[in-house]
Amino acid sequence: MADPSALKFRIEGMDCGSCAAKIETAMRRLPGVSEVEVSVTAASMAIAVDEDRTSRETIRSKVNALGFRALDGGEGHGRDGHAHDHGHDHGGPDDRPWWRTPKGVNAIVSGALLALAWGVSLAEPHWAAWPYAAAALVALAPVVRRAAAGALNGTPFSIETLMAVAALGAIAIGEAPEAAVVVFLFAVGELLEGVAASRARAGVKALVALMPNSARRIRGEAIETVPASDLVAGDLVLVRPGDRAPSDGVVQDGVSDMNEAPITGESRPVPKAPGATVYAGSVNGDGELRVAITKAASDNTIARIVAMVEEAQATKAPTARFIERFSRWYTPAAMVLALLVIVLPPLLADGDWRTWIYRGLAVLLVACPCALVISTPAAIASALAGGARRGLLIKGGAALETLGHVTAVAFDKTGTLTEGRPRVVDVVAIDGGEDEALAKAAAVERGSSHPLGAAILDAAQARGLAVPNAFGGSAAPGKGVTARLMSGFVTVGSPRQAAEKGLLSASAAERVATLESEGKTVVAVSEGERLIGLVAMQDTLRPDAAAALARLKALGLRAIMLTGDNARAAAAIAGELGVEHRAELLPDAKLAAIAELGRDGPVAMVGDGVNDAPALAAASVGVAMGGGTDVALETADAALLSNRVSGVADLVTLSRATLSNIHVNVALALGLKAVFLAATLVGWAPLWMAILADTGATVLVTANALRLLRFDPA
Ligand SMILES: Nc1ncnc2c1ncn2[C@@H]1O[C@H](COP(=O)(O)OP(=O)(O)OP(=O)(O)O)[C@@H](O)[C@H]1O
Ligand SMILES: [Zn+2]
Repeated sequence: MADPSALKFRIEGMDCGSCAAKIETAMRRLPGVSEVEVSVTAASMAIAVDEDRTSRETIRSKVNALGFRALDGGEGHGRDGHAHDHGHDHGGPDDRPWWRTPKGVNAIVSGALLALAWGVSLAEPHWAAWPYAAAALVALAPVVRRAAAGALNGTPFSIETLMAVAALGAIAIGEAPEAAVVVFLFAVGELLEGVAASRARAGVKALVALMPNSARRIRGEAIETVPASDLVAGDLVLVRPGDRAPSDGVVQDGVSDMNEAPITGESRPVPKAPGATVYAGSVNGDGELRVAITKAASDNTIARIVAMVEEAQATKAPTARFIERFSRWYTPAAMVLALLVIVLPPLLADGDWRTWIYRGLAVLLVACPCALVISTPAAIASALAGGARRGLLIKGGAALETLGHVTAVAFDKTGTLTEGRPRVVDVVAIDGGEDEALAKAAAVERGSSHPLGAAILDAAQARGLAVPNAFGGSAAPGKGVTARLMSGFVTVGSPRQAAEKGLLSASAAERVATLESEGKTVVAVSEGERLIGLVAMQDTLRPDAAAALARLKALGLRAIMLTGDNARAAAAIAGELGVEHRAELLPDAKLAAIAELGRDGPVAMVGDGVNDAPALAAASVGVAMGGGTDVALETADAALLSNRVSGVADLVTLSRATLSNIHVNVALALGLKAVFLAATLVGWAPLWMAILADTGATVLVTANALRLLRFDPA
């Protein structure tokens, strides 16, 4: 037996969650299918299937039989497949004008038939019932076909079944005009639902629309205009003032400012000089730039962001799963209720059969779960897309829900609350010269990826020191690094480590204390058993850190800084920021601190995603900060593409707004149903109003969810 492979399809024509459930049920009944996930909001299906037992063709035709359209969405989860899709999306079948979609045609045909029947009934009042019945039956045909297909594939209780039974029942009891109106309104409602759902989907794609179609490629002396999709890594392009960068690249020549809002959501221009990274879609300011392309169009940061958001939209949030399970018994229960409404009053209370059949049919119409089922995914899809537009990347509904519930936010210090680029500010010679201490420290740090190491190397270079060779370097996380030099073993590490080894004299310890209380990070440089010097470094706080922490507190959250740095420097920095803190934490202690915070409720951990991946993973939700670096995007549950601490508050605000949007949606859906159910039972709501209760609620709920696309967290 061949390995089951994951296939991806694009599914057109879904407008509510019960549609997704119907497809999933049908797919699970096919031989060789082990897993299916259908997402209405992403209009996609991922299916793990043994292709020897069920072919792609069979899958496609099954989906089509249910009244949808399955298009090949490329294999697996490859990024190339995704990005490739986008390039060709414009003018694709989903972008047809509404009157040319199957749902549009349905609505127009049933409207025209209804008008025709009305005309006939005016001319020939005695005949009125027949044209209406004919109109209703013709317009009902596609609905019945879908109901039958659903029933044959494991979903006997679908919205189409409810509709078909109600309309046929109405014709049978002589309410043909009402039946025709109901079928027409159903068609209109489905059309509107489809329009609303595709607007939610278009939210992220708008980002890709910002990509320029053409580029000015430099070939020797000549400059030629080529399609942006033809660019390959290594090409050189000219980006003139006002142009959008056609692809990711590195500035070779020229100085300018670029607006990176499409990628980071940050509209303040970012200065660019040779060596700077340029993102596809960002807008050039006043200078002319020559940019060496580093990525093909399909690999651009923005294409990857869009692919991630779409993947996130395709995964279901816990609430959505719960509601889907709920709706599986909701529809049959509604049918039982309708049956009771029809039979009980006439049998027990001498009610009139015709009246109660009519009311029972109305109950059927009220009972469609569409609005309820779409309430959560529509809100989450809009929020994910709206967030991406502001540089807030959230990797799924589950992370979004957790962010809305967090009670505490823990911050890593270096690279998160600070810029992460410490500079050497003091070198103190203890035994030997300043330059000797710095050069030896630099030798040990050469292989290190720690920001402190980079600072020491920079300082040694700035002083023009000859850095000796080092061998067999090894790092103790949270403590320091050691390597062997020609002169002996040299260790660069925290003064605490040096003190524990008894290398710190009283006067040296005093020096350390003074430097640290100025907010500096001090490392001790020792050779063998001898302390040779101290190096003090200072990092700059991110300009918006203090304001962002204040915003989090105003949101009622506990904010706390976790750092491996020394207690005095940490206290000085925390004091400046006005934030609670824990210092001198070894990596394990950071995890323990997060676990402890987690006892009071979900906790978010914000880090730069580079050396704090375990801490990000240990938190209920990990937030990476770090403009578009791969590591940050891959490791965390959410990422801030702009390097602004206030992005964390934006994330929380957006998530909370999403949760309350969902609550409003659920209340709206259930509330409208309850009101109309009551009105139906006492005979106040005619059939056509009952159908409006469902489609109207679906449209309202979707429209409400779409507001999150334009959400402004500030
Ligand atoms: N490569 C290194 N060179 C010198 N000292 C180091 C090195 N790595 C760790 N240390 C010492 O260990 C301490 C803690 O390091 P750790 O990496 O845990 O914290 P950090 O990343 O600098 O700060 P934060 O926890 O706020 O991000 C540092 O302050 C320093 O004294
Ligand atoms: Zn529906």
